[in-house]
Amino acid sequence: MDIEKVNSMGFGEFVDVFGNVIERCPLIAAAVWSKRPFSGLGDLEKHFFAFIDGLPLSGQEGVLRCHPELAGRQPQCGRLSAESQREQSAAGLQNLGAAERLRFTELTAQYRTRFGFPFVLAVRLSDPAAAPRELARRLRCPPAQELRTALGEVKKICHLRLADLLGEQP
Ligand SMILES: NC(=O)NC1=NC(=O)NC1=O
Repeated sequence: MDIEKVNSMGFGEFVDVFGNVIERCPLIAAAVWSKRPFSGLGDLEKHFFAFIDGLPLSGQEGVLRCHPELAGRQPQCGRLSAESQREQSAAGLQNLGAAERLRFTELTAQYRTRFGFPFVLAVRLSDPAAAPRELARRLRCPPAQELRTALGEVKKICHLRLADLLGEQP
């Protein structure tokens, strides 16, 4: 899909196509539509990122809370979005050994208790084996710093999903 096609989209089509580039946050696509025309992928994602950056703390935490737990129970219950399902299965997190999965589940529970939102990692950009180490490292970060890190991962996921939709190299 080229940027001219994106710029020609009506509101409904735009939200249908881009509504999940930020996991379960179609409102962001609904707001970004008003910023058209876009000059390209970079310009389009700039508006998604600016919306997130402009949110109050409660809104930024809300964006993070819309993300499914990594390697959580959802995959078995099929509640993952198609994008998350693809990303998480491609990352191999579903293949964690029993001991690894237990440690990962314990750490994600500690993380959510400490920060009030799920651990978010752009799994397509990270080595699955490194995820537990990254989680353990970030678990020790100050809340304000971790919020910024987690939102950075949301933006990486957004970039990858936009690149997929526009048929561009991520
Ligand atoms: N909690 C998460 O990090 N979720 C995810 N990361 C991805 O890359 N895709 C997801 O669904």
